[in-house]
Amino acid sequence: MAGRRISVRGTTYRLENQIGHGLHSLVYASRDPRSGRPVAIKIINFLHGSFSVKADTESRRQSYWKELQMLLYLQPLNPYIIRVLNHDHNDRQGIIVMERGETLRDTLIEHVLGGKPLPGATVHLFWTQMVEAIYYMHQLGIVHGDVKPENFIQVGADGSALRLIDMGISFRLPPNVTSRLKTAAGTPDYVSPEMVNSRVGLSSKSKCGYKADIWALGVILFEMAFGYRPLQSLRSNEAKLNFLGKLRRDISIPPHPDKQLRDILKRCLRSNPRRRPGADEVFNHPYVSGRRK
Ligand SMILES: Nc1ncnc2c1ncn2[C@@H]1O[C@H](COP(=O)(O)OP(=O)(O)OP(=O)(O)O)[C@@H](O)[C@H]1O
Repeated sequence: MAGRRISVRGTTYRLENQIGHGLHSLVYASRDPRSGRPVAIKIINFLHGSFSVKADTESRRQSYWKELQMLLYLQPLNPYIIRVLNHDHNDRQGIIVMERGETLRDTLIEHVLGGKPLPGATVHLFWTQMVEAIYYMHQLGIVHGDVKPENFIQVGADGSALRLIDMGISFRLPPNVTSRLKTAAGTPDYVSPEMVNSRVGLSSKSKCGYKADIWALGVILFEMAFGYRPLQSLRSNEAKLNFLGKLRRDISIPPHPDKQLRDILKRCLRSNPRRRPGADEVFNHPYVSGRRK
């Protein structure tokens, strides 16, 4: 597809290289033809292979609409959500044109592979934005459900501003409800213990709620602060899920020179979700609020 031109509501974009993919989507780099601004174009294929299977096509179409609506709803309410610049659909595919940046995963790879933590000021700059992004979502009763460095995009001239992508499995909770059963998703490195513990029989459904997003934020803070993930030494996904399923005590946090960072990290990684803080408590913790401009 690279090199091809694609028309989205009257604007023609030239697809450059592929920069990502999901289960049913491909993401390409492109530029806005008027401003020259870098954009990412996510194309969700509604058709199943070379022929259309009606139910599958319908569910892909629904998830495109669900993600697009969630993104459009959140645009004016949350400054940390990726900006949608254009969108369109036809019988075969749905298209979302958004601002483009580098995923935070790419930045972390350099550090995690080298076993070196990010500088303290960078950790703080990134993590406080992630907390705000999730705080605004939770305030609106929405769980992101797949918080991980791949889903934060660094935008702006120096890449210091973060934007959250991939609302594909985000969901709304009614007032006074804190979690619901969801088909399990996400890499075990960021999955919370309660999600593993609440697996229902042989089905892949498990309990996912606000506190699962907080656990994932804790794992990212750990990763940025220490240069490795808490479960990194466990090689296989099975070993990680097994470990989380049996976790009864809180995981130990290595010493860190920033006491406030270590304190909020300990809280976010409490194995019992009831003892883990909500987004408002994290948002108001001195590590986050104390240095807010
Ligand atoms: N705005 C963007 N800027 C830069 N890269 C992006 C952008 N949006 C998506 N990507 C890249 O494309 C990948 C897939 O995008 P996204 O997570 O939205 O797709 P998905 O179909 O929901 O994926 P999954 O099946 O993993 O949930 C991302 O991990 C990222 O590498």
